[in-house]
Amino acid sequence: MLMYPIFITDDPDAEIEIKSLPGQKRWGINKLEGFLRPLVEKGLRSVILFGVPVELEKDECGTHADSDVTPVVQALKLLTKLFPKLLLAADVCLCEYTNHGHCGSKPDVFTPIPNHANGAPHLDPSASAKRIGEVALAYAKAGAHLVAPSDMMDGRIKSIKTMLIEHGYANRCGVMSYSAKFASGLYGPFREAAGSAPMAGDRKCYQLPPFAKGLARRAINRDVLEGADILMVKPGLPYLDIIQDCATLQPDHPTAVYQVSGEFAMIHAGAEKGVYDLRLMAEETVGSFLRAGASIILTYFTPDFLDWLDQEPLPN
Ligand SMILES: NCc1[nH]cc(CCC(=O)O)c1CC(=O)O
Ligand SMILES: [Zn+2]
Ligand SMILES: [Zn+2]
Repeated sequence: MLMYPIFITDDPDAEIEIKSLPGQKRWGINKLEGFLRPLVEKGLRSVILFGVPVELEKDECGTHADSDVTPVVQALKLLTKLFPKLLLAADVCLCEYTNHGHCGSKPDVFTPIPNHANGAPHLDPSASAKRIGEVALAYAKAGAHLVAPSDMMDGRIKSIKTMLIEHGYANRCGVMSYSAKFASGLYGPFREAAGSAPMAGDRKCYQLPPFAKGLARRAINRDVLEGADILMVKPGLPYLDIIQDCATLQPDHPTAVYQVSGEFAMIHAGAEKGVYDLRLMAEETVGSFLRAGASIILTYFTPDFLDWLDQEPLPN
């Protein structure tokens, strides 16, 4: 049930530490086998890939999200061959590939919109959903078993599912939707790792407001109607009620939870300060997701769990 998020960059020989995410790195394609083989031998079953283009040019519509030279497409092709039993998920978003750093197309970030918070961008929902659908199809063609749209544009699940069906990938690639993704303060280390912070404005226009329980429940149900196969709640710890809601609203769909970069960094920081033991707190938080009803957990602690699960339980 553990899925490991990994960052893949466009320098093939890169192995670059991410300061804000202890132990995590940006990997080049040539380093992936050496990095993943020992983990697969220890029992790693699934990964989710994030692309980090550094050299590739960013543009308005995120051309390199699905170009042949983009690191995620190359990594999917390679990992399919290297590890035929590893489940490959691919995050689908535009923010890593666009020059404006937003998750959709055509943001009008510089025009203030009446009645919007300062700097809220206005994105074109249908252009965005279409573009996201193209990117998802490219990842399915490259070998993704699951595509995971994290952009939060309206209509994207339907667009992706339609693309997959029309091109014959309906029963080869599933859709794991970031259904209840909140505009959280916990994404900072990820945005550093992926180089995906918005150039102007913020993501409040398309991610859910942290207090919006009803909107989250509606988004979960809407994604099911649009064809999602797995539903995700993100972040984890501050949203345990939403995990429980998701699991009870849609008992026939697996509920996934993303223990995000800020949660991981926070647990590490507290452990370094001597507030608690790292392993105990990792186990307690992941245990709370299971208790709330999740059955799939995306966590940067996955490699640690591969060791911890073989060790004696800790006293506490
Ligand atoms: N759409 C991009 C994306 N996909 C996953 C995360 C966050 C993951 C993490 O913090 O670990 C983000 C960042 C964001 O929305 O700003
Ligand atoms: Zn994004
Ligand atoms: Zn808006």
